[in-house]
Amino acid sequence: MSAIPMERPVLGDDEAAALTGLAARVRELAEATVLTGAGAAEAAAVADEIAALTARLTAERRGAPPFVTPGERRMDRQIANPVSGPLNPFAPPIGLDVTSDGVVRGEFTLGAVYEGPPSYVHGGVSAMVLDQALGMAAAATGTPGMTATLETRYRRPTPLGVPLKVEAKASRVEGRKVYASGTISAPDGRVTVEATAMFIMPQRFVTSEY
Ligand SMILES: CCCCCCCCCC(=O)SCCNC(=O)CCNC(=O)[C@H](O)C(C)(C)COP(=O)(O)OP(=O)(O)OC[C@H]1O[C@@H](n2cnc3c(N)ncnc32)[C@H](O)[C@@H]1OP(=O)(O)O
Repeated sequence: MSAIPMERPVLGDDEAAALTGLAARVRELAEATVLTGAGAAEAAAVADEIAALTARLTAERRGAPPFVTPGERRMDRQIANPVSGPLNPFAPPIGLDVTSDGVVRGEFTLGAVYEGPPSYVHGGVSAMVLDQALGMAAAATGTPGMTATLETRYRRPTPLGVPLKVEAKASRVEGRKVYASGTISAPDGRVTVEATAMFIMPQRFVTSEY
């Protein structure tokens, strides 16, 4: 039972494009916020202006993030996904492609808002990226599921501000369970994080839409 309903409004192209543009500006705002050298008075003044903008957006508030009509892949309808969703200011967002043989690949650069140890990516953020990539690889088998287990091995620090690669692939399907593995690698090609995961299509979704 969740406080966010399952039913979703479906955006048209124009609205999706406008909200994607809005999210991009908010993403810039988040980075500007963590990096600003504004003094206390300026920060307080900007906070008031942002509060006014938030009130403006909240005037027409939905009960849940919207979807778009998916293209070839049903998984692409969630445009507010926190990893890949262009509508979500929290998402980098990372474009993830699935090849015909089920390999998921994406290239991305993470900025200061994702910092864990100074100058490096937060380990939870790396896990989130891998969860999404491995989950998409699992879904590409035709058996989409929820993450039941996710094991990450942090081999070396993942640098901020440089192009990173994520790659994932499912290794086997056993009934409702799908096993997948993947990596994040740095520009020099060295793997910084490895992950393995098992996804389970919930019993309750076997007979309904995921
Ligand atoms: C389509 C687009 C895809 C996009 C990618 C999305 C990536 C992101 C995915 C996520 O982040 S999902 C959010 C994080 N995960 C969760 O919140 C999952 C919470 N857990 C559940 O909802 C359920 O526990 C779960 C769906 C995982 C399993 O529930 P079921 O009721 O279907 O399992 P059931 O109890 O029938 O057990 C089936 C089998 O799985 C095993 N099992 C269940 N949960 C397990 C677990 N957590 N770890 C290991 N094994 C598990 C269980 O022992 C049993 O094994 P056997 O077949 O050998 O008897």
